[in-house]
Amino acid sequence: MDHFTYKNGVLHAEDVSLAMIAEAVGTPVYIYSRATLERHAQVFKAALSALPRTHIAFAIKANPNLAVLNVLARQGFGADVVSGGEISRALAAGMKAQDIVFSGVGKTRAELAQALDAGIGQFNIELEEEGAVLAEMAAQMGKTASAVLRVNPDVDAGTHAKISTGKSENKFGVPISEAMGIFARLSGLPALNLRGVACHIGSQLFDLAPLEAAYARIGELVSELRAAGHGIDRVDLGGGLGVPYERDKVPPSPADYGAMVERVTRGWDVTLMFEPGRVIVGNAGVLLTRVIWVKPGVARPYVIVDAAMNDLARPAMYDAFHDFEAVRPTGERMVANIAGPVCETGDTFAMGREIDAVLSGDLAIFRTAGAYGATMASTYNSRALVPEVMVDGERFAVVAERVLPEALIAAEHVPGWLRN
Ligand SMILES: Cc1ncc(COP(=O)(O)O)c(C=O)c1O
Ligand SMILES: N[C@@H](CCCC[NH3+])C(=O)O
Repeated sequence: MDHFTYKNGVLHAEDVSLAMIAEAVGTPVYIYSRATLERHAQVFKAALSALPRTHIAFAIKANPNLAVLNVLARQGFGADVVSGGEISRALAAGMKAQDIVFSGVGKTRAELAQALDAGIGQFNIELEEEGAVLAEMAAQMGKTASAVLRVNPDVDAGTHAKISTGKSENKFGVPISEAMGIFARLSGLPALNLRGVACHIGSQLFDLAPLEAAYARIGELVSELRAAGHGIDRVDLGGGLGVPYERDKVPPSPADYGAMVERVTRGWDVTLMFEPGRVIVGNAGVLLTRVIWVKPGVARPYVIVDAAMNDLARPAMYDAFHDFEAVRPTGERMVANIAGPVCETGDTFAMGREIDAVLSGDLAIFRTAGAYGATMASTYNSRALVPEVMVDGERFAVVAERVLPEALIAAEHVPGWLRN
């Protein structure tokens, strides 16, 4: 359930008309509902309530907006981060360093130092050398790094190849077959508190079976590690739950997921860490756009909107589906292609789709755009960086400004030697 519904024939975010936001802020613009964010956070927490010890680290790559992070921090969420920039954001949003998990296959020494300095709660080590370097840096800084080893369980998550992370050929984690040896070598190092393992097999998952298979392998590994004398008190189960981009394709619910986790991890006696991203923010956001033209096409018209692949990259990158709805639907329908103004054939949101009939000047939304939307935006074609708005009941605020081409131009320099 979300809070983007029609009232008196006009699409609203909570109690605010999207037409009003378009008037005040312009288009394209991302719009988030605070109530939906809170509801999703609560549903996820409730789904894990039967588990003895848990910590939720929101994968902030899905939506790093400070206002969004602030709402989730109030729900007790920490952050799963993958860069120094994300560490800075999580801290700026009021998340505690102890509640931050640092994942990523290419953490630089500067980022490791930043994380150690901040005192972040968990490093997810992705290769042996990283663990050794982390231990050495921690010792030099007089700190102890709390860490888990990310293993690659070689499970096919059954999702889009570009967002699958748990197959042996993917770049993430250490092969599960090598985990015992790496653990033994790293756990002897001073300044490194290697206390558990992690896995994350992919995103937008629609089937719990691959997750269950991966978790079962992790469970066996935990037993083997303990039998070898290692103290294990944490297991990080990653994120990945899918969301319904298409109304009739419904993923497993957080409750189904929680029940599976409870069954598989029974008796593990560890703190379970979770890194959900999309499932928390996906349906809490829409991208509001205005139709520029309805351009006649060969088989059907092109609805050309003022949002483009630089604002919402998912359709161009993964052939992703985002529902398109008019803000003031007339009840008429049309079959059309939907495309943006960018000079790429791939700047197409849909081909031959039945949609609400729209005319030039009409407002419409792309749904389920709260995850991997604004954060993946660029300024390609010298377009403005898309702004973000948060709605809370009857009020709304711009939570990320539109960055205009003029500001981007001002940040560039033509060297003196090119001027004469
Ligand atoms: C390590 C890690 N954790 C968590 C996530 C969040 O995934 P999702 O948004 O699918 O829940 C990702 C992205 O897939 C990730 O790479
Ligand atoms: N950007 C991807 C998800 C990436 C997941 C990163 N671990 C998407 O929009 O679906």
